[in-house]
Amino acid sequence: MQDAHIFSSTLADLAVASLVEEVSLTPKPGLVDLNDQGSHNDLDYATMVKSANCLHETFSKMAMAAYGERPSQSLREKIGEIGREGENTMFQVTNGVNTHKGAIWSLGLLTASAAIHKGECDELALCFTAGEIARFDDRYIPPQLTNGIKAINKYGVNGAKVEAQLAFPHIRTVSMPIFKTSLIQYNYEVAKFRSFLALMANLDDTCLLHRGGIEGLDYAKQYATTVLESGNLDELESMNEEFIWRNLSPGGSADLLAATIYLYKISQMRLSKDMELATIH
Ligand SMILES: CC(C)(COP(=O)(O)OP(=O)(O)OC[C@H]1O[C@@H](n2cnc3c(N)ncnc32)[C@H](O)[C@@H]1O)[C@@H](O)C(=O)NCCC(=O)NCCS
Ligand SMILES: Nc1ncnc2c1ncn2[C@@H]1O[C@H](COP(=O)(O)OP(=O)(O)OP(=O)(O)O)[C@@H](O)[C@H]1O
Repeated sequence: MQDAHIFSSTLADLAVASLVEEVSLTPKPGLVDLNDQGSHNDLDYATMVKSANCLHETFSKMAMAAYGERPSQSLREKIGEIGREGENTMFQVTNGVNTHKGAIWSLGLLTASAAIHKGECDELALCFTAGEIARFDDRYIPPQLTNGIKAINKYGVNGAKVEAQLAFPHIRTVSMPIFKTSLIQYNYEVAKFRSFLALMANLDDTCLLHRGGIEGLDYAKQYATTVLESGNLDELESMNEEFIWRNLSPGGSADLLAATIYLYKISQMRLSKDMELATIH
């Protein structure tokens, strides 16, 4: 019988590590990475890492609230409250800059889902349960006109909320399959780059829409498709320059890449536990 506190803290370790791996993947077009700030004048690598670390308690609390529970409106509202608290902590640490709002949402729901299942299910089930939680109404979300909502209203796309409510289709059908095949064909680093490019080639990212309109989104999708098909990852350097020049930032793809890495880490934890049990018996 695993201890809920230890399990929750381990999940939070993995969530934070996934966020650090995402920001450390270099070069990424328009995003903060080890080389530069991308299209974010108010952000840098150190702030991103500080922000990721300050969210450990948020993810741990979400896992504790969900451990062994079932998806419900009450759980959704608890997770929402912890998430908003996490957003406040993040804004204190970053002096008001949005570093990980989308990530708190996506990785937070996946954390709650993993805690519901006590880590004993695959990536698909984790996405579906996260979607179930996201579909409950949270009566306490303060009314706000976010950049995401403005883009959703103007361009009629699904944003971060619907992506989660549909059980993360871009993770299930785009990034996770390409991550797994690239791990076999290439290596872990290339798997992350290819998953990220595949997300960018397909996702209606409201960060891109907010900054570059429909032209910006189409430009990013097309460029990512070309690089993915050519397989030439050296092109990412020029892509970064072009994105900075156009002030584009694929923040939604970055969040879903972190979520993909997180799901992979959870599955590795489960597999190593199964192997341990098999050795004992
Ligand atoms: C649903 C959320 C993400 C708000 O999203 P909204 O579309 O209103 O826009 P906002 O521009 O503030 O943030 C969206 C972020 O999601 C990411 N994103 C953008 N597009 C996508 C996409 N298609 N799919 C997934 N993520 C995306 C980006 O990082 C972006 O910055 C969430 O923060 C929320 O519900 N906030 C309310 C407060 C709350 O309850 N928070 C805690 C919930 S756990
Ligand atoms: N490496 C990264 N660099 C920059 N943003 C990232 C990175 N990883 C994830 N993101 C996501 O991108 C979002 C920040 O994007 P952006 O700054 O465009 O958002 P905004 O605050 O809505 O808009 P703006 O800064 O244009 O007013 C965050 O929600 C965060 O989750």
